Amino acid sequence: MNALARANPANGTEDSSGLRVDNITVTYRNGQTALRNASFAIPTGTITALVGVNGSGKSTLFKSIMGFVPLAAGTVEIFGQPAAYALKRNAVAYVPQSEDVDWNFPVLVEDVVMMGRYGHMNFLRMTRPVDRQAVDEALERVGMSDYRKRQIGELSGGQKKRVFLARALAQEGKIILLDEPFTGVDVRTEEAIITLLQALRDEGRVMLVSTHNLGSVPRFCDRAVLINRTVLAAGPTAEVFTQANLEKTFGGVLRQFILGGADLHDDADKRRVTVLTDDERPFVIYGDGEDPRDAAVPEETGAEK
Ligand SMILES: Nc1ncnc2c1ncn2[C@@H]1O[C@H](COP(=O)(O)OP(=O)(O)OP(=O)(O)O)[C@@H](O)[C@H]1O
Repeated sequence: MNALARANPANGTEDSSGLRVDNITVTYRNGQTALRNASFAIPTGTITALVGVNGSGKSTLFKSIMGFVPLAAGTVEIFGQPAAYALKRNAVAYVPQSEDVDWNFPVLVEDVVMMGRYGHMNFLRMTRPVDRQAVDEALERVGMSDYRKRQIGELSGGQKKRVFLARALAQEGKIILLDEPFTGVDVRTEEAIITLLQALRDEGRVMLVSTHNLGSVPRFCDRAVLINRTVLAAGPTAEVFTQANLEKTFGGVLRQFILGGADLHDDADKRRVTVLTDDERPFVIYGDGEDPRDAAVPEETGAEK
């Protein structure tokens, strides 16, 4: 049983629910309902992709979990308790989108990471050895120790992401919400972030990662939540991250390329390759040659839908 799993006294079974969003509706003050009746649950020790078009409510969902926006209906539970309980204990950490941060603010890397400790300090914010140690360990873990005295604004996009990830680690977040962590980072940094997320998963934490990087989702996410103003599908990646669900989620925004026949092979191989992409790394589906569509490679071959 992983460290954060809980015994459920009601039925005597292990209750591994890390995050439970139940039927939430969020209406902004201008009357815009950004989320309606959204529900899903994520067990501990998992990485979950949050996937949807721009404006589908991903950031609103994060804000709902963080308690930044009032819920018109529904509840959010963390480790079987109302979210407020976990929030008060700093168990939820948020890694923001780069655009949401003012990079001109003059602050050192180590100070950004120390912000993760604020919730653990008293109101005078006196740093204790335990806080400094948490900052050192977090910087080490993301490979940014050498940059600790640099201004945050001087770092590359990928380095900035790692610093904010370090802040979440210093906070000792058990639920880590990551808003577009791969936007603007190179492949090596993406790999480093994924490796770190996998290690955090193995410690029993819950990661919810919004991403447009469809191709990476099946590679490192155990689960996926597909949203468009509500939850369209949620569950294990293999069951949920299907062509049909992605088409439903992205509608006309998703570009689809189907390659087969002479465009793909110079032999009689009937199999086709379908590539789905919104704007970043595409999701590639290999046909098995059994689908009748694999045999005929019609006019749509190589076409963009
Ligand atoms: N503070 C706000 N006041 C009013 N409406 C808002 C507010 N924030 C977001 N919205 C609206 O709510 C809807 C969902 O926005 P949200 O930012 O949650 O989407 P998103 O999926 O995170 O988008 P993106 O992928 O572009 O970041 C949008 O129509 C947006 O215009």
